[in-house]
Amino acid sequence: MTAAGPSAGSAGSAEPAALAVRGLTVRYRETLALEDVALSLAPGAVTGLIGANGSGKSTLFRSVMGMTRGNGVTQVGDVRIYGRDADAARKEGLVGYVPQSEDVDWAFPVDVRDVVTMGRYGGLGPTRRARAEDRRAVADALDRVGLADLAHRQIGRLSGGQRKRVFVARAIAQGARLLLLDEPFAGVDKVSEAQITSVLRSLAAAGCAVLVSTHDLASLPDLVDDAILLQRRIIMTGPPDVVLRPENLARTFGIDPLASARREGADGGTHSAGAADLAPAADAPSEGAAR
Ligand SMILES: Nc1ncnc2c1ncn2[C@@H]1O[C@H](COP(=O)(O)OP(=O)(O)OP(=O)(O)O)[C@@H](O)[C@H]1O
Repeated sequence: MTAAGPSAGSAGSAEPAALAVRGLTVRYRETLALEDVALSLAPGAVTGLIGANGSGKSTLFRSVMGMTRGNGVTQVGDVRIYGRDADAARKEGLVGYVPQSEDVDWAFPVDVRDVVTMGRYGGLGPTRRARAEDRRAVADALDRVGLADLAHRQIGRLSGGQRKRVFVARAIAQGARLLLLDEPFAGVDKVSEAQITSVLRSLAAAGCAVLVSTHDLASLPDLVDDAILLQRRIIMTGPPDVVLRPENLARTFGIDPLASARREGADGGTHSAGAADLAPAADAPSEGAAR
């Protein structure tokens, strides 16, 4: 990474940032979802985007994907992907997106292979007829996420973890160099979680930049190289062992750290801030406060 940091894509560096966001403010009519967000991701790293429900994680992804236009949304700011204009970069297939499960119509009559083949559409031309190399890329991608045996299953008949893996495979088949994953571990069993973690690590090792949103802190240690705390604005960025300190989580999630300590005292246990604590407190920053 680093978010808003000087490393990737700064003046004088040879390689442009995989993702460079500057001054991004997004408003859904009267709701301010993102405010003056700046971040920069370097290729070859997995970055965790961490924030409570409603903190703007999905909005950030949708902005990068060009999905925030219209319907009363106003957006200002600059998004560049590997130094290119975001629209052009998406057309080139540089960006892969794994949406939240509720954003997908799982009843749609397509099977696993159809969805993964969609990752090849950019290169298929108007007939959308898959060539041998496309079929090979799709088969390879299915193999990498462990879904080769389910290639002909309708997507609605997959488990939560398998559904996520289909979209990861689509991004792999596409040859994306920047991967955006919105809550990839929500509703996912431990086996799929480990499989997804391993695939993302190997994609980063091959030079991809990976941005993963979550409010599940338990999934992070094995996965991320860097972390970004988001609460409508960027709260903090840096290595996970620093960013995920209780006092920083408290600023992001509005957790009262003393409440944890009090609970510890009361139950005699060793409770520390974790996923179970991550509901915004009553005095956490809210949309109301932003108006
Ligand atoms: N289509 C929309 N219309 C109006 N408001 C929206 C819309 N989408 C999101 N919002 C609001 O924008 C803010 C940010 O929402 P967003 O979905 O980006 O957060 P999030 O961090 O992804 O939350 P979650 O973890 O619950 O998915 C919230 O206040 C949300 O209610």
